Amino acid sequence: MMEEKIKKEAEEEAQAQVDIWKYVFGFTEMAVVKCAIELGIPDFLEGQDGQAMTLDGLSAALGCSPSSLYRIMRFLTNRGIFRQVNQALGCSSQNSTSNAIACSSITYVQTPLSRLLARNGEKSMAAIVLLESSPVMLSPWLGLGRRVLANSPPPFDTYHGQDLWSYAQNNPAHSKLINDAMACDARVAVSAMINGCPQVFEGISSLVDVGGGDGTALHTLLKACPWIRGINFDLPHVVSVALRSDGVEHVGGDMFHSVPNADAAFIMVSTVSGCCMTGEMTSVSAY
Ligand SMILES: C[S@@+](CC[C@H](N)C(=O)[O-])C[C@H]1O[C@@H](n2cnc3c(N)ncnc32)[C@H](O)[C@@H]1O
Repeated sequence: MMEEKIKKEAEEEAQAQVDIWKYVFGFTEMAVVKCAIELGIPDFLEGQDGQAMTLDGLSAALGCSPSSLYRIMRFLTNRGIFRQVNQALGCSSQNSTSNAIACSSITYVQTPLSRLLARNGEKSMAAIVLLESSPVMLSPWLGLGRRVLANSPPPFDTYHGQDLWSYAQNNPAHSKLINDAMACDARVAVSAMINGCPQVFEGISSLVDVGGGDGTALHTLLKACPWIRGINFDLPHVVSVALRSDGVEHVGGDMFHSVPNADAAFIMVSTVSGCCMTGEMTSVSAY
């Protein structure tokens, strides 16, 4: 009995020594996925109509070295992001003939996971990855311990000296990152709502989307329910650059003061983790 206990403890200890590396290098998962999106790998493979692409061809198209790209692809394929369709010996940085042969025989195709990283995909999550992996969003997480100890304002506010929405108002490039990310979320969520419970939109002639971002949610909804008049309500700096589409009126304002009248209102709280970090969840539910 005692022996078994000692053996189990030793196994757990050995496993812990393996698992700890996940936390030491946890950031690499996000960094490599961000790198793949920025290089445009998912978009390039998506454009191949299902044909496998050689490592050589991909590196030439992206303008990077096969050996660096091979290492990125090895990391990603290991996680089910892209699939290597043949076995290869590898691709080192040495410029030998055998290495050239190996590089040209390695080929890749998309997977369901890598398709979500194509920027223009219907269910793309690329913009959300780019938002959450931006230094603006990531840096506040590094001060989480101080926030817990001091029970201070949300880390984002403490780090940047203002809340996320004020920061976005003052930084149009970051505001665009947010709007694009929210649009990804809206496309997927609204399509699921329309397919899963279309009856909730019957009999509604006007609907206000509170915090509707760039209007993607209403734009998607009105394609399926053209009888609805949509009001996209958001902060003035957001609606000023929102998508223009038939049947959707954009109104700028502060939801904590008033919201335009309509038959129905919906408020979608994004699951994007950064929102929790900003305390936005709390303020939205308080409303
Ligand atoms: C988490 S995003 C949600 C976007 C979209 N509804 C979705 O779920 O994909 C929150 C939205 O609320 C907006 N917002 C934040 N504070 C607001 C306020 N006081 N009044 C109106 N809109 C606000 C932001 O600009 C942002 O577009």
